[in-house]
Amino acid sequence: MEQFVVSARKYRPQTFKDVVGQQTITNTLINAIDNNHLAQALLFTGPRGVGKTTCARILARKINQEGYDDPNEDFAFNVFELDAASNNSVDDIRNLIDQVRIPPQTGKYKVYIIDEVHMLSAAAFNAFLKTLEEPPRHAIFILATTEKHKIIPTILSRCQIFDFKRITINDAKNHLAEVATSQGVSFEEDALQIIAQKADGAMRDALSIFDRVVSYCGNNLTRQAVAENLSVLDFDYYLKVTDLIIQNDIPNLLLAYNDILAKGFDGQHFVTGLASHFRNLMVCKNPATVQLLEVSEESKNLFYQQALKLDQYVLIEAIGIANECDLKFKNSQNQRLLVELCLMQLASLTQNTEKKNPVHS
Ligand SMILES: Nc1ncnc2c1ncn2[C@@H]1O[C@H](COP(=O)(O)OP(=O)(O)OP(=O)(O)O)[C@@H](O)[C@H]1O
Repeated sequence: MEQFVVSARKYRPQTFKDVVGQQTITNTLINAIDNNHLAQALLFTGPRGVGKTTCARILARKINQEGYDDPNEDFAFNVFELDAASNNSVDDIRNLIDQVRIPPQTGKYKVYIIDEVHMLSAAAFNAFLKTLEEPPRHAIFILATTEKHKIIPTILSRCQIFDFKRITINDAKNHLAEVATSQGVSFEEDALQIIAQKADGAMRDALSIFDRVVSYCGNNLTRQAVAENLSVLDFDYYLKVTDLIIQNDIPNLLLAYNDILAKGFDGQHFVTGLASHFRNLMVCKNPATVQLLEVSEESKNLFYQQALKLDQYVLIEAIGIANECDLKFKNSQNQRLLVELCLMQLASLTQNTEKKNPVHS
């Protein structure tokens, strides 16, 4: 039986071109290599799963390949990875420093990738300072961390710093689409949208969620199945609840909320999502802000249509009411009532403006 390799490993980018969403960084690195301006100590910082280790490995391979004919020679043996989370003592760093002195046997550089570098002990950091300041010519250090603020200034000032960005929902979605296609998995665009949203800026998470969902849903990812599997309140719920708000249909609103709770969703999760839904309707109101609407092309029209039914001042108040309910939720003794009240207030809000403003009636 063929062994299953998780997508995050199987699809680790092999060249800078394949790295998604970090163009500023990859371009800077490519230029630095081409112009021989690469610093010897680099610090890659940013959230988890956005390509720091991946870029460090690509860089390590690329600088060693320069001047070699065989592009497949990967010089993996010139790349040393140290996980500072589990090797954080002075002795670990001293061992490393001893190794650093010895030049590589083939290729030009030995590249040391120190992951989670913020975990090094204070003594280990200090032992490392001197080497970092005057490394041998054949050594390049790439320090990677999710927590730049924990790195002492003396280390920071010796490194060229690269701030990796969170992956946007769109970039994550497009990458997932490529991965899905290459695995023969068919999908609705909205299904990938939900996965990308859930991953919250981390590509590794997007790929692991994708694997999980495929093993649950099989090779056809529908929006509904993915939302159900990930316990995400689908935007359909919000469109429906908002329609009931517009119709001032309080009984059905209370029933809809009951249904949401009965399905096991959390009340606060619902309210937070409702506030975001109103915000999404708000950005539909102006062509300049439509680009801020992060939903799939397939569904945009549903949002536009609903936005037409709500005045922008009503939307501002609606966002305020939902947001206030969200803020009060944790401290409330009766959370269900709090959300129900919020829904009733929202319903009366559209009712009141209709009275005040007969254009809508
Ligand atoms: N920018 C990206 N483009 C394409 N794939 C990515 C990107 N970032 C992460 N990945 C995917 O996620 C996996 C893990 O990425 P990587 O190890 O580079 O993350 P990291 O930023 O070093 O995270 P951590 O801080 O948790 O170590 C990669 O193997 C790859 O499949």
